[in-house]
Parts: sequence; structure tokens; C-alpha cells
Amino acid sequence: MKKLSYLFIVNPVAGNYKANKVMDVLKIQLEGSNIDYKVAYTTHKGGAADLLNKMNFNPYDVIVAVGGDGTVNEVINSMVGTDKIIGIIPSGTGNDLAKSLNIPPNPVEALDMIINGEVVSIDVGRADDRYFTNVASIGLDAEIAYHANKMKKKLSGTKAYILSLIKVLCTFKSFPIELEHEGEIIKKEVMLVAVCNGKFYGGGMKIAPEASLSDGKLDVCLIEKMPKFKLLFLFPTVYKGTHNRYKEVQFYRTDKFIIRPKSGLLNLDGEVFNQDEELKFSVLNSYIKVALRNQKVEMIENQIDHKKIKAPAS
Ligand SMILES: Nc1ncnc2c1ncn2[C@@H]1O[C@H](COP(=O)(O)OP(=O)(O)OP(=O)(O)O)[C@@H](O)[C@H]1O
Repeated sequence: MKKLSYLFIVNPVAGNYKANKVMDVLKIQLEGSNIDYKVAYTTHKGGAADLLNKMNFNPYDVIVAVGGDGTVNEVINSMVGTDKIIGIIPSGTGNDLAKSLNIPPNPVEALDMIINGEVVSIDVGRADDRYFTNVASIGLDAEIAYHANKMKKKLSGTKAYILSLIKVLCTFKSFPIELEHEGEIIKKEVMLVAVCNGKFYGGGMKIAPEASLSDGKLDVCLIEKMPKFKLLFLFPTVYKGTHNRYKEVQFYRTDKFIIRPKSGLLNLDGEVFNQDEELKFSVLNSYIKVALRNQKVEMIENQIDHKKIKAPAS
């Protein structure tokens, strides 16, 4: 069997500088092994993408993201279309994709999974020309992510999310969207739309409990206009994944659709961008290779009851 070589892309500031310490621990493990590896540190926002754009990563078989969801997203955007295997060492504040993939939070265990696990192909979501592996969203939660990302410089991830939630809730208003699916257009007044490949986002909220990373579909969770006090009751149920008990919450499963919101923000795997007035979403089935323990992914997949989900938007 070919001996693989590993490139670690480390975002030292991820998880309030946790990733830096995590890499120090991993280096001790790696030095005691006969593994070929190189470590590269990012130096600025968007640094993982810049590093991979500039350097020759061809000699490496496995590109390991050491950081949070933002770092993983940058690595994946740079690796789409290559044959590289992606490894994830969860070291951010949220690590939602790692949760969806059942990657152990312990970095030494996660490293063991990358080195000794199997390679599994997973789906990648596409929002216009950017890729996401976990969740893309517009509306309330994109606003919360925007403010939380700013607050994370001074506060822990959870505190930043809670404070920005309070801040955004005070001023947030529902907004109109048009959803186009297979030529049919539906109009809604919504609080948020989350387009999910993975199940978790926002630091552990189970926004799409039945989403699968390998079914070639996106689970769209749409929360229609509702009073703010009701939203406060709904919010904890999202952590348990039981929010579909509210009539304002709807799920659709599809592989391609267009959404037309007015101006606002787009959250892609926790990174926030200004959005266009028209966003084309699609999914690329089994498009990237991730080092995992295959058995565990099959276990997650087997727990999914696909019957509970509605057919695509109608
Ligand atoms: N050296 C650096 N200095 C400052 N920012 C950086 C650096 N390297 C990367 N970044 C940026 O840090 C941001 C946060 O990274 P990441 O999402 O990995 O960590 P996190 O926010 O702690 O974790 P999570 O998204 O899982 O909550 C990203 O926008 C990334 O581009």
C-alpha cells in the first residue's frame, strides 16, 4: 500500500487559539511516528485558501484542516475537483461539520481516524460559485453568525452566539423570498432559510436532523414569519432537533433550487458574505473524499428516517 503524506493547514486563532495548542500536541504524536508530513500556519482571515492557492500541495495525499468550520470550508473550496483526501481535526469554537461527520473532538483520536480510518466520499453543496459541506443559510441566523464572528475575538464561542442572538432578535424582521423549484415558484415571508448538507450548525443546533451527507440531496429548513416570543420557545427545540413540531417550520428535500431574497447576508459553513438577490443552490453527490471511520458514517445514515421529510418544495 502506498505510504500517504499529510499537509496540515492550521488556523492558529481558531477556537480562541485552541488550534495552535492542538497542533503542538499533534506534532508530538507525529514526530514519534514514521509519517511524512508538513505543517503550514495561516496568517490572516482567508489564510487557508490563500496558502493552498500559493503553495504546491500536489506532493501531499491528505490535506488536514486544523481549525473550525471556517477553516474546513476554505480547505474544501480549494480541494474541490482535486483527488486529495481531506482530514479534519476539530479545533474551532463550533466544529459543526465534525459533529455531523461523527469526528471525535479529541485531537489525538481525530488524528488516528485520519491515519488509520477509511476514506468516504461525501456530498458538497454549492451556492452560486462557492461550496459548502455543512449548512448555508440566509436570514436570522446569518445575522447572528455575522455578529458572533465579530464578538468571538473577545468572547468564547457560546457567549458570542448568545449575545449576538439577543442583539439580533431585538431588531430582526421577517423578509420575503421567492423559491423556484422545477419551474414552480413559491413565495413566503420567512425568518430564515437553512440549506443543509450536514445536520448541525451554530455550535450544535440540530437544524436538519434527517440530513444526510451522502444522499445527493439538500434538506432545506424554512422558518416562516412568527412572533419573536414564539421564536424564543422554538430556539431550544432546534438543539434537540424537534423544531418541526411548530407549524411555521417546514422541511423540503431537493438537489437543486433557486432562492430570491432581497439584500442581506449569506452564511456558508459559519463564514458570512454579502448575498446576491438570486442564489442558485445545488449539490454535488459524493464529490469530496474525507478520512473517516466508515462504519460510523453508516451508523449515522442508518438512523435516518427519510419518510418523515416532505417531497421537494411544492
Ligand atoms: N491567522 C489568522 N488570523 C486571523 N484570522 C484567521 C487566521 N487564519 C484564519 N483566520 C480566519 O479565522 C476565521 C475563523 O476560523 P474558524 O471558523 O476555523 O474558527 P472558529 O470560528 O473558532 O470555529 P467555528 O467556525 O467552528 O466556530 C476564518 O474566517 C478564517 O479565515
